[in-house]
Amino acid sequence: MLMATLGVQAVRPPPLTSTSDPPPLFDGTTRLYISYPCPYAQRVWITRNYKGLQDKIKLIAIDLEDRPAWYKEKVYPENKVPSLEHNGKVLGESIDLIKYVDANFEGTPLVPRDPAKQEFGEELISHVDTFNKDVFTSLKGDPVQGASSAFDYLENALGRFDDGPFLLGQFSLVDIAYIPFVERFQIFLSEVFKYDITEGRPKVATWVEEVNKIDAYAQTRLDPQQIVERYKKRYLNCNWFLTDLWATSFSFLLCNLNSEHWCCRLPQRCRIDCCELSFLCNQIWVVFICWSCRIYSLTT
Ligand SMILES: N[C@@H](CCC(=O)N[C@@H](CS)C(=O)NCC(=O)O)C(=O)O
Repeated sequence: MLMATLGVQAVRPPPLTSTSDPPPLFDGTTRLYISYPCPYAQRVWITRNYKGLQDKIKLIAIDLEDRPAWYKEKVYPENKVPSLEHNGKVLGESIDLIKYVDANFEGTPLVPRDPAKQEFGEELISHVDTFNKDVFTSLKGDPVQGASSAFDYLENALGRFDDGPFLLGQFSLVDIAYIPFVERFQIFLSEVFKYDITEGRPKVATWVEEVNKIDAYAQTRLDPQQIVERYKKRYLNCNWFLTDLWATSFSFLLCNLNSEHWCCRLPQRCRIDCCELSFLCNQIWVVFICWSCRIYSLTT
């Protein structure tokens, strides 16, 4: 069961869709274009909140599934989020943007003064895409095996400075670069694969706990159920199940012959929780149900 840990949220403006008018562009207002489920956009959103720039940087949410045409045409030709409209220009790329917002706006600095911390911070930031890629790739295979080294990397990194629970001791842009992804991985891996990324990693456990106490971040968190649904659709693709019914039946027979549970023959991604097979109507109908994906298939 997913716990509702979102806390009190600031009112979120409704996402703009293909039928929404554009805001009065380049009128001197600084605007941050995001999509609520986007982890890249979340980085800049957290930075803006943490520095207390809610009145200086206006949040504009876009519905990426029903994107307004003017966004690509008039705002950001890359047609991605996040982007920042500031001083008559539109800038993109989340890592560049968090650095830009930190350097060009008031509020608590998010880069430490200590050169050793700055250097390690750059090293961690340059690793974040690899970290994400490793975990995302593992979701298509065996995440417990595949993602472990990525989270071990984080545990080791958290041991570098001992003057606080964050990656550079104090909360910084580096935590902001990682947390939106770790949030999603933690929820999905725990809910679907029963894999707790904090088990045996006490520093990661404390880090996640401490980041969650930061309101600027808590305000941006996604509904855990939404994360699970989105990632299930993307990573637990059961299309094979519908098209490959005969192969599945064959595995079922093989498993029976070998006295194994039938689902042990299924690909890892569809073995989670429990796959159930039932015979109905005197074995005329066979129902295959993959509980993890809530997809079922009926055959005679
Ligand atoms: N490298 C970019 C990635 C941004 C990105 O991929 N955003 C996604 C949403 S999470 C997007 O806008 N996708 C729309 C598309 O690709 O059409 C960054 O760090 O800002």
